[in-house]
Amino acid sequence: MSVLSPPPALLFEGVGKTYPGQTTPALQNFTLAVPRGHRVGIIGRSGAGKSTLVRLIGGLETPDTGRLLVQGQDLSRLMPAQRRSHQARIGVVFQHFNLLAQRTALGNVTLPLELAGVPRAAREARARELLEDVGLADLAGRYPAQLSGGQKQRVGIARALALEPDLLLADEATSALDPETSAGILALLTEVQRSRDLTLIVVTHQLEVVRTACTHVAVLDSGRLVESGETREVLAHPAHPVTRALLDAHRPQVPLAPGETLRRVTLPDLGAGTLERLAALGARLVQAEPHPQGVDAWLVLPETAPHPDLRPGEVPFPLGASA
Ligand SMILES: Nc1ncnc2c1ncn2[C@@H]1O[C@H](COP(=O)(O)OP(=O)(O)OP(=O)(O)O)[C@@H](O)[C@H]1O
Repeated sequence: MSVLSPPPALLFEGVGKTYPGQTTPALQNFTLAVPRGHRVGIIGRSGAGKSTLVRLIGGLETPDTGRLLVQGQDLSRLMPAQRRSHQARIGVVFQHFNLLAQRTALGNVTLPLELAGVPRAAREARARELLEDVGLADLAGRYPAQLSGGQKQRVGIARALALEPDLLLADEATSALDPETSAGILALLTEVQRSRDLTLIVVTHQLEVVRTACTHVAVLDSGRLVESGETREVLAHPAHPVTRALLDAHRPQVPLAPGETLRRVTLPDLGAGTLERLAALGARLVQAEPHPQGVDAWLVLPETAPHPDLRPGEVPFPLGASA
């Protein structure tokens, strides 16, 4: 790294953590750099150590060994007041929203601003802007009980953005939502990350969440980092058995004829043009779900067919043509 390059948003250096009374570490020699402006998924099965990572990032736990640098700062070495101001640079979106039932959507979003001493008029104006950004301008006066799960999570995202964090940590933020609502929330998180140039960390046990929202992925198992890299690369060529198991868990059970293969792809849509091009390839659509860039689909197709994928900013899947 050059002396002029900014420090990574997060840097775990050989971090180990064992809870009191336990013999097995929750995290072991965990090393990972999260560059600023990336969208990184941290995925693992139950007990892999994800919550422990979240607690470390949030400053609720400190490493037993190694160190964790947030924007280049070792939080465990800061005085409490400095640590708190650093922690305010991290916005957290929770699985169960953690909204205060007795406060309206607006009241929930103003809360961090209130605690930071922002005057009433300024905090209300800011909270209204944030609610508008997450698509809830009309629902500012509703209480959490009057909102759907997706709407509650939008309030949670607005609240997490209130103090203009550099880093947004989404902790199983869509696990309590149905697939369609979940896709909307992931699209919002992606949009927020891009428009505000944040670093987004998505902690999840769901591979689809990583595939949909993250540029990079780190796979955690038994407290260890077992694989990491660009999401597309890791998912296309998973090297570790845990990654392969996570991928296989989503494969639809369909019989394959000799010479056929099952592929997960992102299609622009399921319109007549797309279906015609799939048919021209000899591809059969076996499962489809909404995706921020179109449709997430499982196809059965000849092993020799070109990869019918769509990447943002690239020419949509070159099917049927000479490619
Ligand atoms: N407060 C605690 N005291 C003792 N052991 C703990 C504590 N919290 C977690 N552990 C242990 O640490 C290991 C990692 O747990 P962690 O909660 O970080 O995993 P996880 O990946 O978040 O799992 P899940 O997806 O089930 O929440 C597990 O073996 C767990 O039993």
